[in-house]
Amino acid sequence: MEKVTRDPNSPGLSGLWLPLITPFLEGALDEASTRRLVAHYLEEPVDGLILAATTGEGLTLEKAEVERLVAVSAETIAEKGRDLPLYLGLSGSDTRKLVKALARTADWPIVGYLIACPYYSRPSQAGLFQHFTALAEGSSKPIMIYNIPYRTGVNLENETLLRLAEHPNIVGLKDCCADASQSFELLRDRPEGFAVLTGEDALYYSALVQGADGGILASGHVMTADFAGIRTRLLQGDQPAALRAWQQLSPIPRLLFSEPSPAAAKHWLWRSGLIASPEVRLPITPATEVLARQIDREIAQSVPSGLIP
Ligand SMILES: O=C(O)C1=N[C@H](C(=O)O)C[C@H](O)C1
Repeated sequence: MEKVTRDPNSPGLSGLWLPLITPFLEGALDEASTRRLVAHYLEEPVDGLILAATTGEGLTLEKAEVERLVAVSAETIAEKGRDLPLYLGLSGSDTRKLVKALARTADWPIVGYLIACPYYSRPSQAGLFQHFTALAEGSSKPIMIYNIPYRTGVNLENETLLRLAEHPNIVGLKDCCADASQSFELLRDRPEGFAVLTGEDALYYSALVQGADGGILASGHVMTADFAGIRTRLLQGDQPAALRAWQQLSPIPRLLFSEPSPAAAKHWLWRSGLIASPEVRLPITPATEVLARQIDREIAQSVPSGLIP
């Protein structure tokens, strides 16, 4: 496989990335809502989209649905004459099957992959190293590793990750390790050009302050400009303003993750007229009546996005 050479001068993966929800209507992929959603985020300060990841309910999608989702999203971006990178979320616990998935999707209009650690089988660090090395060797596109031990049951330790980061096809990490020291030490020790984006919505501000390159945040579906604005203020050196803005924004992740995601985000987007239905696929269940009313109140009271001072 042809390998990507990491360009030391390239800015790499950074900013606010959205793990796009997958709209459904009466059980099927809702292509019209997908187009509307992608067109909407093209007008927002979003640096990239990740399709079929956790928030995109990737584990419940048929192969053909994932292909359509990618095609429809890429078409919408092209039709608007824009250039927004698309990553595809992949996960699985069988290295060989994932290598086949990489081959099957090699000519899809995506820039790279977000690949979670293998779940359930709880491999050793040596197994994780060999797994991601095989995927990096089997891909012509860059891979961002997704470390989320509380979902997968296995932690990719920094020592292993730093060895993997030497591979030119492994370009970054979506960090959800839930260990503050591990995240801090990774940000301190990572090689130049290796991106670290947090996937912990509630830790977005702290991760940025410690040097993370951005976030992959389900919460960024709503009040998008405000999430992006936190990073902009920090880059401008105005940390007190970033903190003030974060103090106002931080209840949003708490609300959106108060029940299994992406039910709350879908309810919000449905009530905002961006998608035709808040449907989720089992085993995820829709927002409860109580949460739905809370979100409706939040939408009614919220300051329009981008206006948090
Ligand atoms: O879609 C994702 O990928 C995300 N994953 C995190 C999770 O798995 O909980 C949360 C993040 O907001 C998006």
